[in-house]
Amino acid sequence: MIEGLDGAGKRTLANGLTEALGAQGRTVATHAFPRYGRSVHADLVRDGLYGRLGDLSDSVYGMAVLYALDRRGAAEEIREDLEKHDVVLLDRYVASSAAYSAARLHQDENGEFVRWVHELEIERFGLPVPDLHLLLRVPVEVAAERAAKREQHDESRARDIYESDGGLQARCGVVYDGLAKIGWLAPWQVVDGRSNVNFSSLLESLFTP
Ligand SMILES: Nc1ncnc2c1ncn2[C@@H]1O[C@H](COP(=O)(O)OP(=O)(O)O)[C@@H](O)[C@H]1O
Ligand SMILES: Cc1cn([C@H]2C[C@H](O)[C@@H](COP(=O)(O)OP(=O)(O)O)O2)c(=O)[nH]c1=O
Repeated sequence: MIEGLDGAGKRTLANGLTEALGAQGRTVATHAFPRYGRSVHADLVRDGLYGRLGDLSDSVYGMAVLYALDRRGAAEEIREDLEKHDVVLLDRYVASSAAYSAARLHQDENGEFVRWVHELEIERFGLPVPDLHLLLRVPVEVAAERAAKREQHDESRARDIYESDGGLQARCGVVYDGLAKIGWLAPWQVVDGRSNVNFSSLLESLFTP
């Protein structure tokens, strides 16, 4: 699983790892969440129903349920990909909900929300548990700068309301660090995303016990 702030370089890392794994002869499947255009959340926006959600979109738990349903909808495909491919890369997964929503609620990695998300998505929905989280770590300002730059090139990745909130991103970065420290849900490896990531040496470090 690849986790990190908006603009940290998750998609770039997923592409780089896919290429490096391919060069080693391994097959890779990738999923990115939220699934724009395929998720409950995105469909509500597309169908103009988002504004009518009122209380739900104001509710951190309400939004978290939508993100969780999106992942549940993809769970079968992920399981099939785990059978068919050597590696399955997920660009954001359950930990994104833990980090962003806890940050929205001003809670930390040991708070009530993080426990709730585990209960809902892992225990109740039975979503596949990741083998490893890669936390792509960059300072908040760098992530914001990259996300803004990307937005100029790719309108489909225009930033949403959450991304433009610098305070939230900063708190989210702190929760991510906390989740990594306690090894929430699965082991975490921190990747320094400030400069170019060397994908092949990263892979080597992942596959060497
Ligand atoms: N390690 C890096 N160093 C410098 N720029 C990067 C790095 N990784 C990504 N970028 C650039 O930053 C922007 C955001 O990267 P992206 O992979 O789309 O981030 P995310 O998926 O985390 O939101 C892109 O323009 C990308 O080219
Ligand atoms: C998957 C997921 C994303 N999010 C948030 C994080 C991001 O601010 C936003 C969109 O994520 P993302 O699609 O990764 O943004 P981008 O591709 O533009 O970088 O949704 C959650 O709050 N919970 C979740 O479960």
